[in-house]
Amino acid sequence: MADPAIRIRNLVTRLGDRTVHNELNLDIQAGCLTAIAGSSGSGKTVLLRAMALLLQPVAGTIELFGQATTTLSRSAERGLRGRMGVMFQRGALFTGMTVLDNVAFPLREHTALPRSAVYEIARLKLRLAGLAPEAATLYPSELSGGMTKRAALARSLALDPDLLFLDEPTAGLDPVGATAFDKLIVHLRNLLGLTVILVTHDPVSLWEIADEIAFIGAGRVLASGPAQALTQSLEPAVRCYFGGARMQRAGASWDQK
Ligand SMILES: Nc1ncnc2c1ncn2[C@@H]1O[C@H](COP(=O)(O)OP(=O)(O)OP(=O)(O)O)[C@@H](O)[C@H]1O
Repeated sequence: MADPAIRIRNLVTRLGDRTVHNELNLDIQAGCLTAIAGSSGSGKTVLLRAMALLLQPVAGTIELFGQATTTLSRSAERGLRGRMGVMFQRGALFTGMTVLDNVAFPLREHTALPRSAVYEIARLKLRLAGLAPEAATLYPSELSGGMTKRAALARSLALDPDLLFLDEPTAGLDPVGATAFDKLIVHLRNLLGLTVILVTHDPVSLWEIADEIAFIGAGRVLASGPAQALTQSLEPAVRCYFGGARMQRAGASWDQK
């Protein structure tokens, strides 16, 4: 099998006096759509932040595309950052900038492209994320929740990443909007050949779009595999999670397809 896009070994993370991950191991295959699941507070977002170089582990290694991230030179780190896009749970758009300027921002920071090219690319990313051209001149406060997610997605795609990290992308969306967003993620993964890592509680996303699920509990990966395999897990916490009514309904609907 090819080397994984992300290889995590014996990861330990700590925040305040709480050890969030303790000897966590995980491989994420290139081109896969991997969901990080687990109960609230289990450390999904913290894991995503560690993979995205936004949080320094206490111990262990994270390799991205075969590069150990704990020993990176500044230029290697900058290079890796340019290969990843991150969409935060609440969008984290700059409130004083229009949507177009938000999407253009990473291009202005990380490339020497002329202004006209920056804005042409930013408009293209808005279209890729499914936003109408009219949204470009709006400010974040003028966007609906779904539009905010799409604007944040467009910004995370600005630098043509290989790795896309999404923190609860469908949280707060109505069911129709959530399904549309799930489809968009799959479409973009297929179109752009992305490796996608998404943190989610959404049973439909877990069943319908995740190739693999890494289930986090007790500071490590308790089980990994597609949703159907996790329903058979011998880990009580995983069985309990997948045995819940909402998860079972999503599984039954997936079964009927
Ligand atoms: N900045 C911080 N300072 C201190 N503790 C933190 C910080 N961020 C997260 N934590 C703690 O780390 C643990 C894991 O948090 P994390 O946000 O990763 O959980 P999660 O699995 O994503 O939860 P949820 O599903 O509710 O979003 C929690 O106990 C949380 O309180």
